[in-house]
Amino acid sequence: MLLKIRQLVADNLLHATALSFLTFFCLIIRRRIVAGRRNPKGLPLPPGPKGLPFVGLLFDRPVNKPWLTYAEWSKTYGDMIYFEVLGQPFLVLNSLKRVNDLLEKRSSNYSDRVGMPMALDLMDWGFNFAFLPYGSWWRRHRRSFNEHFHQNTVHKYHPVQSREVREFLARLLVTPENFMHHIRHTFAATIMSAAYDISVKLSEDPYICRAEESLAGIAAAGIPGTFLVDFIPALKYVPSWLPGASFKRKAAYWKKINHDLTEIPFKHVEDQMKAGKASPSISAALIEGLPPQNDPKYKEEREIAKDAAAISYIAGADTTVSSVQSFFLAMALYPEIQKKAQAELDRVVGPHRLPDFSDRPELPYINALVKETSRWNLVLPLAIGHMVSDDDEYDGYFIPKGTVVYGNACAILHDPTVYTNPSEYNPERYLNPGPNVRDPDCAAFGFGRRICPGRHMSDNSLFSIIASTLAVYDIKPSVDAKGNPMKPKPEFTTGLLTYPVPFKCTITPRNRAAEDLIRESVSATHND
Ligand code: HEM
Repeated sequence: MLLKIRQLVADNLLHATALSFLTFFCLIIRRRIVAGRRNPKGLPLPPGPKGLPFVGLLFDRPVNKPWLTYAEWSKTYGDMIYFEVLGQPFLVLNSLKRVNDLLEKRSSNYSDRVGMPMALDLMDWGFNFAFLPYGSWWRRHRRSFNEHFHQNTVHKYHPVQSREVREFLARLLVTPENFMHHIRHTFAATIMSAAYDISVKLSEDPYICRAEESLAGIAAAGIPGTFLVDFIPALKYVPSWLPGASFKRKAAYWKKINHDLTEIPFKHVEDQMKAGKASPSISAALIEGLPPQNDPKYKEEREIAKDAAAISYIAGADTTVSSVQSFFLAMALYPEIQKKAQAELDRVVGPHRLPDFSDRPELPYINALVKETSRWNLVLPLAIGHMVSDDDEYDGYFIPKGTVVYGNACAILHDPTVYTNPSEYNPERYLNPGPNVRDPDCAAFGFGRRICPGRHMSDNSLFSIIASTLAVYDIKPSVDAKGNPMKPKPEFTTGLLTYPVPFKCTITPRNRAAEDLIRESVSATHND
């Protein structure tokens, strides 16, 4: 009997899958016919590889560091490349001109996001407005977030940023070999403190573990198409007990994590406020701005506030961590640059204190290091795809509604005609700039209406950790058993977010006075 039931389910599943694929191919054909009707002038699509009928580039789409292949394709197709995968149109923009023309100047049409039934509908990732469709719900989230992260307000976080950097310097004294972990902890602690005034534990902290688990979920589901339900949204209605519906069970698990991630720390602040014990934090300010509980808008406004606080960790921690890890790698590889940066710090700040934000205008070399760190390894080399809301005509080409557009930040910021020897880490390119050299901010943080709203906070974090670390530490390649330096390789991972491949380096205080300064600075923070 059991066998018969199993056989029946398996047969039905086979039929359902076959039917799904058939429906899917019909949809592709229908989409083509409709797109043809919407293009009465018969304009061509932008140039690009054609791939196979129906499936397009399904089997030839670059998956390992695709931004490099897309940049390479420019030699054949130009700086704007169109292709399709299973009927989904993609457009890659490999130059600043194209990005400015479409993602900036036409941003009202180029700011949507691709539908992600798995991540958004099933896993409840909508709390992260980076993935929300362009519209009023996204706008309300972004506005609420911006109030706490715009350029003129991020100075509020200087004290917590300085404090956590001093803790970081002190941890490096004890376990310098764990620098990768210390970097990660520093940003987790900074953001949790700014967002909720919560102090996190050095390891196994429940808030951080939950956030890491949530990020693991989006790493799995964040690339649209990883799950079949992203292509066939109707699958989201299949019951989760059905064989083959494991994606529903996974989604339910992550949905719970996301609920706890946003709700638990926010509720903690609400409770602290009710007890009159809350200290200032982003959440506390957001809660104070909420309408009264009996107001019909209260529920929605509370949800937006809760999401805005949670996203600062989710969007902010990993990205800045990647940049700081790249900085340590660069220092181990470029000792001359490190020496020049330290000479500037010695001249401007001197040996008796750590650098502060007020020193920043007097530290052009350090500021150039911050810029070059953002450019050298792009944290999000293709940013996040922007989706076109309505059919468009551009430069004689037809761009269909629903096209996912990638600004290729890597192609733009590693263009050898603009940045000489682009794979070299060279901050001096900004100090004596040639006619072309551009600030990496033009592409490193995305584009148009979706540009990263956390970039000012991140810039401050980078400055603080770079300046303070170089003031008191030397970063060198580690040595082998015979004492020979083992230069790490400048290698980076692939994915939506990229990191340096784990590497080793030796981190030692520059001298006895620097060591004393680290201890004094951290004990001064504890006494504050
Ligand atoms: C090195 C650090 C960072 C880099 C390289 C970075 C880069 C980016 C990029 C490329 C995007 C996509 C933009 C687009 O779609 O065109 C983005 C979006 C976003 N970033 Fe960042 N980011 C960083 C740090 C942060 C921090 C510290 C926060 C928060 C405190 C943050 C919050 C966000 C949010 C909320 C979005 C979504 C914006 C939207 O869709 O409207 N980021 N970031």
